[in-house]
Amino acid sequence: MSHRVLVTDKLAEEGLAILKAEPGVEVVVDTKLAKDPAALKEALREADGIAIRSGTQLTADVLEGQPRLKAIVRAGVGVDNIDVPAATRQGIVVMNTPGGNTTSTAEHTMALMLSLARNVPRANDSLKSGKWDRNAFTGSELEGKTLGVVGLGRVGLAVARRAQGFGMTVIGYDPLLSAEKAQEHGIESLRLEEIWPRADFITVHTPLTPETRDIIGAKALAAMKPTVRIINCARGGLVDEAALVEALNAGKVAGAAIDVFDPEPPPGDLPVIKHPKVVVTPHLGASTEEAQVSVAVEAAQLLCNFLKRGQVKFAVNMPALDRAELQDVKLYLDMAWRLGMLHAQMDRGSIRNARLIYRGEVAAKNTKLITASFAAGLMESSLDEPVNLVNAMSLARSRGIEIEESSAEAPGDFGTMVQTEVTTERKTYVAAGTLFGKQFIRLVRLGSYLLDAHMDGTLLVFTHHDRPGLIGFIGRTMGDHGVNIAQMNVGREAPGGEAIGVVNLDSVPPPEALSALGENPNVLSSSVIKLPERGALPPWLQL
Ligand SMILES: NC(=O)c1ccc[n+]([C@@H]2O[C@H](COP(=O)([O-])OP(=O)(O)OC[C@H]3O[C@@H](n4cnc5c(N)ncnc54)[C@H](O)[C@@H]3O)[C@@H](O)[C@H]2O)c1
Ligand SMILES: O=C(O)[C@H](O)COP(=O)(O)O
Repeated sequence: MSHRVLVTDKLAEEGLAILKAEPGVEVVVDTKLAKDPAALKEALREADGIAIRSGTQLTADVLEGQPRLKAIVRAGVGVDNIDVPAATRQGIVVMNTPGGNTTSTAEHTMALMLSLARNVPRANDSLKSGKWDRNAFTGSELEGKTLGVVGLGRVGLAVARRAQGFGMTVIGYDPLLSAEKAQEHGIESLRLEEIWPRADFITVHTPLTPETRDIIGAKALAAMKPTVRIINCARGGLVDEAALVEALNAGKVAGAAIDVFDPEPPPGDLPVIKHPKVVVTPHLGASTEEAQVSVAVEAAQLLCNFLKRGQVKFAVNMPALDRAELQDVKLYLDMAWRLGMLHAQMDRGSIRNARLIYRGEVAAKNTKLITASFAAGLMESSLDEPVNLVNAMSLARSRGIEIEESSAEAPGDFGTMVQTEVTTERKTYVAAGTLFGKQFIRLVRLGSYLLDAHMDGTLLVFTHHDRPGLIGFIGRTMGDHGVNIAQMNVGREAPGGEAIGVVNLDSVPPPEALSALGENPNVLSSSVIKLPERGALPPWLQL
């Protein structure tokens, strides 16, 4: 089967070459689509994957109704040009290449910091315009100054290291970096309000989120030293540009350097771009030969590995999954999917929540994926849209179904077991599966009864009073209606008490057969559950 991959932003040739060399992958490069959402939407209908940078906007509208699209790869870090929740809802995996442009971006940040400190762009313009003015551009050294870093992730820490090399004192803030860890990097961790008055230079390296938008706004600017220089090489919108221009004009900020804008491209007459104390570049943080080769190669490999080999790495909307791991959990994914489908067909009210308990060997595996597979099985028959490992959990959440999991590595009754409990408005249903001989999936518990039933094809599940001749009656009734029994399993708590039977049938019994069962006072309930045949896998496991 051929996989079509669209490339709609400029990607280094080295990455395109990997895509073109992959057997069974057809590459369509069309950068004009980045500027034409309607044409992009149309082209995506025929694509299995897309590779982009920051120039292509994958909005909810563009991603809506794209049954063929399976993967989006961002050759770079920021995924703010992709509506990730919309992609997740559609079951599309979104991956990025997080480390490939860190060095380039950190170096560009240093370039901007030095340009600001030494007035390089203005001095350059002056000299090129024929002047020889050595007095107008007296700068400031970095050594001995304090740099405030907001966001101490990959780029923030890389900038901190370089600044320390210049003899700067680095202070910073990141909600995900403890003061102890920051200390290990030689950084004093402080609250933002403590950073503003102490820093001579401030650089931001966070994603743009509702919390970080305008993180450097009028209030923060008012608390800074009048000699402060501000750098934004992360995302447009982190610095309130109107407030910045005001502070520059009022002499409350010495200068700023900005690489990123919101939106991009910005209007050419934007006051912050025109301002003489502001150094600007058109989103060049990642624009080096090295970074572009690195992110393009990585993006191409991510796409090929996903489309051809089912490998998931650096996904922002699902857990990582490599080929070996997939093989390792494939049977569990299959089992959990079947358990989900089984619950979906129980005679029940609407689902409130579900719980998975992993015991023994399975507890050491990637249980998040197994839980997602269960969620897919639980919901797929009720939903029109395709359900897969990417969107199953978010679809469940969006319908108010909480699915939680717990693990215990110590084995219980079985060396490995996945127990599933689904609570509806009526009661909690329990079903558990195990692997027999490491390759056969078995249903080993239904409610409080232990059994050993196959989990494929047509199942007749009946509860009954444990009486002599009852099993013969079931067999006869099925036979009278031309239904052959492949396997039969009975679980009971005590002889003569209530019991459960699971019968694997070769065909679906007609309604009259079930009515006939119901006429026997010792049969308490009966239902037919349809599961896929043995070895039939969901589309997302057919790799
Ligand atoms: N200009 C460019 O071309 C360019 C290139 C690469 C990355 N970027 C951008 O730079 C930013 C950082 O990239 P990265 O690779 O270091 O990402 P990263 O995920 O490694 O680091 C981001 C850090 O920001 C922190 N953070 C989040 N909210 C915060 C808050 N309210 N206050 C302080 N810190 C907060 C996170 O905890 C995280 O550690 C991203 O926005 C990315 O898109 C821009
Ligand atoms: O988030 C990123 O990786 C950077 O902003 C780089 O964006 P670009 O790939 O469009 O240069």
